[in-house]
Amino acid sequence: MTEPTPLPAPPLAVTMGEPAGIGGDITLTAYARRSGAASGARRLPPFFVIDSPERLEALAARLGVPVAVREIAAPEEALAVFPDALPVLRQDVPAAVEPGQPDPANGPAVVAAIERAVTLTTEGRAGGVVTNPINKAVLKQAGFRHPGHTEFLGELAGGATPVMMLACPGLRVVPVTVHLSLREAVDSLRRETIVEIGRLTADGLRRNFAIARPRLAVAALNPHAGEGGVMGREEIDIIAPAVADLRALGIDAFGPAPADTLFHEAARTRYDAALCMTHDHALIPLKTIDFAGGVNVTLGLPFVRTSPDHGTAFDIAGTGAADDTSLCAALRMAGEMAALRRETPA
Ligand SMILES: NC(=O)C1=CN([C@@H]2O[C@H](COP(=O)(O)OP(=O)(O)OC[C@H]3O[C@@H](n4cnc5c(N)ncnc54)[C@H](O)[C@@H]3O)[C@@H](O)[C@H]2O)C=CC1
Ligand SMILES: NCC(=O)COP(=O)(O)O
Repeated sequence: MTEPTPLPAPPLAVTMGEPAGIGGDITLTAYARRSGAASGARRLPPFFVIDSPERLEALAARLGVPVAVREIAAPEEALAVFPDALPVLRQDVPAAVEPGQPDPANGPAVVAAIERAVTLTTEGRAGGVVTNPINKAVLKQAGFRHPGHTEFLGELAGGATPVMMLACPGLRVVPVTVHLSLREAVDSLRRETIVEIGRLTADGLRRNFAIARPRLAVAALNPHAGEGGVMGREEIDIIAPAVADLRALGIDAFGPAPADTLFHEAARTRYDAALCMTHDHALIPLKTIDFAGGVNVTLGLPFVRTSPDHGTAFDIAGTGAADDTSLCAALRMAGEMAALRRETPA
């Protein structure tokens, strides 16, 4: 008896992001090098974008990117269209889009694209969600009440605790506190939060990256890990107890490790992910080492979500200067994560 032919993997759902930002630019140029042949890179997994077909066509003409855009009525059409044209599931934007000049009137369309991508992925009609950057200040003006995608996706997933992780070859970082002022981040630091984020990070590394026994470095908050309490007590009162809790859960964690010596080349070989207490402690090393190739991935969700590591870059939107390397890395990582989840369901 012959084996049944496996069904092809569903296409990834890419959101429009803030339409005045570089999301459209990098989606078009990434699609143009989907085969990987011209750039020498690996090919991209098939995807469709939730956006306005007319605005993407106009943007392709403005940028001089030779990409055909084709509207699809359902994600199931994307695999057949993808070799010849960029498949676009229609999401109209009510206000005219001028690169670099955001209009909060388009906020509801930006949010709807994210919601639709999540719904399609949850239904199994898309393989994962790949988000283009949103502008948090513009969306706030439009009434969006979440600090970013990460928190919104947690809510769309029914109240899951979402964990932001940024990854590039050779480094993964997780900020324990995310979209808060530095003062609020320090004030909000809790032993239980570090333990929960550490536990979800270890789970996420097993499930999405096939790391059987993840090693976690837990970075200090203060200079010299507080120098025995002389430069702050958070290490003694909060972080060291959290590391002990993680170890008691069977997780291979060490720390609090002085943050300034945690990211040089040799140090990076000692862990699979570094938990950092604030956003910039985590993201500065990663974006310094590999801004172009970094990927933002959300762990702790029942579906796959990745994103480029950068923002809306209004200063270069519509100019052709935007580098799509991070989006391409996000697409490849989402494809690999989705494949792993299909092979070994939770
Ligand atoms: N996943 C998301 O939705 C993210 C959204 N953002 C949002 O983006 C907005 C702008 O944030 P910024 O801090 O200014 O960061 P940004 O990443 O948009 O820009 C910082 C600098 O990097 C450059 N840059 C960014 N991406 C680039 C690319 N692909 N190619 C070439 N140059 C690039 C920009 O031109 C700018 O000079 C904010 O509203 C922020 O919240 C930021 C990061 C991630
Ligand atoms: N700096 C990372 C960032 O802002 C990403 O936010 P999110 O929209 O992916 O939650």
